[in-house]
Amino acid sequence: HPSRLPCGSRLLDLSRPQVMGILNVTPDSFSDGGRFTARDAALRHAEQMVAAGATLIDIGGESTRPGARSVSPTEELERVAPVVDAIARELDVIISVDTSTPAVMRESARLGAGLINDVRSLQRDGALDAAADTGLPVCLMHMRGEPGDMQDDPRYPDIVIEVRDFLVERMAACATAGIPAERILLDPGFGFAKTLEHNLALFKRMGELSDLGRPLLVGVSRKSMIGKVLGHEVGGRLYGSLALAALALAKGAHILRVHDVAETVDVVRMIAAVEAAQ
Ligand SMILES: Cn1cnc2c(O)nc(N)nc21
Repeated sequence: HPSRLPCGSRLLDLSRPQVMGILNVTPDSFSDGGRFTARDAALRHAEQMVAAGATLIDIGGESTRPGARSVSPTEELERVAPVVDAIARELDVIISVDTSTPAVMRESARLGAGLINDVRSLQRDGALDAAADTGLPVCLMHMRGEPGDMQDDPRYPDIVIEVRDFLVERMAACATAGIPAERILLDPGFGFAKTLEHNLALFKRMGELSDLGRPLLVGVSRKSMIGKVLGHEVGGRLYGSLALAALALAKGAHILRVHDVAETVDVVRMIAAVEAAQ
């Protein structure tokens, strides 16, 4: 795949790993719980993450953690649009919009977003057309069901085949809608409709998804798979998150979606230093 991915007016350098900072503008996000609902606070947080080395900022107006309740499109747009607008005006960074809602995709693209990050892989009515019309690259992610019920006893014969077949099917749907493979990023969807065992097996075999020929985006930062293994609450999952960040890079991930940007950038830089040696 190309080493430079056009993201609206900006280019994403996929010849080296990139860090995507998480900016939740939702009152119930599992990790920032309402701290960043104010537009200015969100802008300051984004500024800090860019200063720490994030080259993408993922803005989400609807929490997708297990059990999260859904948000109306209007409410989601009211949360997201002002923040996309402010960051597009103030910061030199690629804005990823974390949404499944067509209207939010369209408005965010108009305001300057450079990437669509849809945990539902454009399955909502009108999402494929909206994403196609924006001309932006799209991240497709594996999930079955909805955040409200996805953790109710998910079962698969083989989680890696499940994820790969799902992503292949969604890529085909994208191609039919006019979104070419060159504009697709793929994501295993850690923590979505998966048991701890599913998440660990999928992480171990993540390399098998690389033969789909598209860049991989990985999001495990502070997630329950870390909490379940280490027995730590959200605030105590940094070290586990960094361990998995390093392992994801070793397994071929291109973009890491994280809360702790500065710490993760240090992991990326150390690995880059080793890779650059003779
Ligand atoms: C919004 N969101 C939460 N977790 C995520 C993950 O692992 N990947 C992507 N693409 N988005 C996520």
